[in-house]
Amino acid sequence: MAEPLFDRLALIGIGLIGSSLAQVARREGLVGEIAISTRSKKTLERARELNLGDVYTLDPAEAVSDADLVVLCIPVGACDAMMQTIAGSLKPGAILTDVGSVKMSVIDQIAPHVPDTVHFIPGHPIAGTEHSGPDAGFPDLFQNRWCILTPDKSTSQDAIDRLAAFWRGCGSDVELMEPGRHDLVLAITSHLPQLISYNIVGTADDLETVTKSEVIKYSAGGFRDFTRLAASDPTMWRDVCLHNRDAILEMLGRFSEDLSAMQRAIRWGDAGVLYDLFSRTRSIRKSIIEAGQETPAPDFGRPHEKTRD
Ligand SMILES: NC(=O)c1ccc[n+]([C@@H]2O[C@H](COP(=O)([O-])OP(=O)(O)OC[C@H]3O[C@@H](n4cnc5c(N)ncnc54)[C@H](O)[C@@H]3O)[C@@H](O)[C@H]2O)c1
Ligand SMILES: O=C(O)C(=O)C[C@]1(C(=O)O)C=C[C@@H](O)C=C1
Repeated sequence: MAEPLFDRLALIGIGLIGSSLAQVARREGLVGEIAISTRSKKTLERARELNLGDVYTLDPAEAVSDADLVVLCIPVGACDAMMQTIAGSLKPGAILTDVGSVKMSVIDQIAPHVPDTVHFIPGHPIAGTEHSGPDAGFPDLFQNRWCILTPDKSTSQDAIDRLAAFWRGCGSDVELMEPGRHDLVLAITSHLPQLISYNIVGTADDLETVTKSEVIKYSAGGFRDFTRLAASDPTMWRDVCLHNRDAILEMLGRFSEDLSAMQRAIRWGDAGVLYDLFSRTRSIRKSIIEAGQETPAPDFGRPHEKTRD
């Protein structure tokens, strides 16, 4: 096995993402030693039972004190408070990164605390599931997924290269992006779908004319897919909404307008509008599959699918 990229990795927070990182980093020999810190004793004990690390502590400052790579794997709203606790203990020369689903707010919370001797490189693996906690992690989570890094112009190229090598070692493709752009792009590709899911499942739950047991009994593929996303961690998504407010509101505004247009087309029986939209969106799905971002359904692309009209 090749030399580890970092002698000591500190994982602050050990839920789905922290646990997955611990497992892949160890399996691939990316780091020498893993220090884990959690807020609660129960989670720390579970991480120990799962043998996710080498050193376990309830004190995040202790976990980072000798680490060459520090990864914050906590909700995006918790970064400022965490930095107040760990900033003074970061090792000179260390790389500090995060995995948060939002970048501008995380940078605003973290950057003011970062000592000059530490390289801060914000990050976001575009990989996840609806599950949370240390038991939810698995080492292949990041395989063939993008990891977006959003360093600023003054960041050391060597530090960026080292962090990118770490993520490639985890199986990801790495892309650099400006943080504001990241937040706008993810608002439509990730945050809006999540909010639509919460909303549709909430609406179904509130229906008075259809019983809950009917919703559960007859929930076919479409609704079922929404319930998967809607089962995601409430704290994580509450924080995403509060910390990517402007971009999410912008996308929700556009979405509401387009939904009204669809409502109008249905009301007035405008078959052309409906057919054109559904054809356009079908070709987007096809492009995603062709780009290798999604596993095709078993019958996708069969002749009858292509020729049906
Ligand atoms: N779940 C996903 O699909 C996914 C994907 C990519 C990135 N992310 C991002 O990764 C981060 C972690 O998400 P996760 O899915 O691993 O969550 P998780 O709920 O599985 O784990 C979160 C961890 O943070 C700790 N924590 C919670 N609140 C805290 C606080 N106030 N202070 C300190 N520690 C706290 C928890 O104890 C736990 O160890 C989030 O910022 C999220 O936006 C999540
Ligand atoms: O559970 C899922 O499939 C997800 O939605 C994961 C997903 C995504 O939107 O792709 C959700 C939020 C994260 O920031 C990254 C990944």
